[in-house]
Amino acid sequence: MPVLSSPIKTETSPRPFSPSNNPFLTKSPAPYSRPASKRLIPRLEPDEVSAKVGLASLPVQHERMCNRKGAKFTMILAGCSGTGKSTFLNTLFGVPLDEHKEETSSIFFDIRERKYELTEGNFDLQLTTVDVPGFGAKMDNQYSWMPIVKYIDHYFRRYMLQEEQPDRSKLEDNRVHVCLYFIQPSNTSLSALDLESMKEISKRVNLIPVVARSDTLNRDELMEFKNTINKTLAAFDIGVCKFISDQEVIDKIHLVSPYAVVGSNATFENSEGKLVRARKYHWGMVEIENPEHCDFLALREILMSEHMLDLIQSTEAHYNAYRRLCLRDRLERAADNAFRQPPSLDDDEDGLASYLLYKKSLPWSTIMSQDDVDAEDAQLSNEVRKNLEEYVRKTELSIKEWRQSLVRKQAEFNEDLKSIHIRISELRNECHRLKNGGSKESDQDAASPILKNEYLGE
Ligand SMILES: Nc1nc2c(ncn2[C@@H]2O[C@H](COP(=O)(O)OP(=O)(O)OP(=O)(O)O)[C@@H](O)[C@H]2O)c(=O)[nH]1
Repeated sequence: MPVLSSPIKTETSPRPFSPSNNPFLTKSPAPYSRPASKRLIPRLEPDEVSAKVGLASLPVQHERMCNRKGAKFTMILAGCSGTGKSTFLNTLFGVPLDEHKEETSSIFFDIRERKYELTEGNFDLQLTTVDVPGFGAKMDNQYSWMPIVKYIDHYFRRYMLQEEQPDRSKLEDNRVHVCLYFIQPSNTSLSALDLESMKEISKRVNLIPVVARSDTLNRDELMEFKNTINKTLAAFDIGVCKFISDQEVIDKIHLVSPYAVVGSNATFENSEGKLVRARKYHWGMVEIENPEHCDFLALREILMSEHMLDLIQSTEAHYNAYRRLCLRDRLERAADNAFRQPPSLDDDEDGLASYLLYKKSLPWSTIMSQDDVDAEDAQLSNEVRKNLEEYVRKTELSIKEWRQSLVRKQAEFNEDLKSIHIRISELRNECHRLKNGGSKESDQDAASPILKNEYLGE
């Protein structure tokens, strides 16, 4: 795996990528500065503590821990081909990542997964980037977002299964922390593919919409496009980083979102004589790290120097939502199976019977009074009784008809039998008469006992 030393740092970089800049790490827990409220536990002011216990060094401890462990960060770059995803990544880390890429053999044939190890100061970052070659380039793009969603769910499921094992010491966490969705620059609106994809992705992971190659729009067009995107996202209830718990961070992200980015690895001298990364045109230069020109710096701050840990932590909330759904589904299926045998509370080792009873009582207890429940129960049992009576009546009727048809058939068989016997007797008499050459009368007398006996069935 390639180990990349510090990404290019320019003077305009406001905060280099380091955990020491992260508010999560450096913010004091301020145990003594919370607003006064009714407390059950008495608060000890610093002067009342005879000796310092060292609480103030907790952030330092935390920072040390983070430095030791490093971090794992997984980022999906979604969007159509040619929207500048690879260029953006190289610009973000200040190094041509393409030259160091180590493609891992992903179990998903339609996903490109790359892993990098980045080091800055004494902090290690294991970065995984994921993209979908051919996204939006098929004849039918209705389900282009499927590989992304499958990838996210796969790693949630794997994490959940590992968590359920007795030994969790080797727990491997490859959950996705953020998805940058690259929107084609246009001054119209979002495509159906963009909408559908962002809707599905935002349910599972922190979504950050990005206006790709934003230097192809002028300032007014860009503002209008950003407004349209925000309105459309709100209308379709697509949340941007909606699981981050800190409202300040959410507000900060929403203030700029969607992020208009420009990517380039070429450096040029700007009007102040500084060497900066930029895209140069005959009409001028777009500086990547100039907030006047694009939102690259703001996005880098969110992803790297300021809020990476917020993104990582909020993944837990996304994961919990997934886990809740999975476990509920698993219980529902187990409950369905259990319904085949009536649940017994005496033998309720796994709590399933209690769950069934709880589930049975839940809709009523939350929305209906006991009288309503009784009335509902009475109506339900009435319906069941009526259905049962109807079923019994119909069954009895069909049995009766079936019995009558049997009797009718038996009578027909008897009739047939009777005529066959008569015919046999007649033939026998005829045989006797021919054999003896006698008169018809004597033959008849001799045959009559046979006829009589056979006819009577004796
Ligand atoms: N004008 C402009 N062009 C850009 C920008 N970023 C990238 N490009 C150009 O767009 C083209 C495609 O860039 P890539 O980074 O390869 O795009 P991609 O999304 O990774 O493409 P795939 O690898 O096919 O998915 C290249 O010619 C880049 O030089 C940008 O911000 N503005």
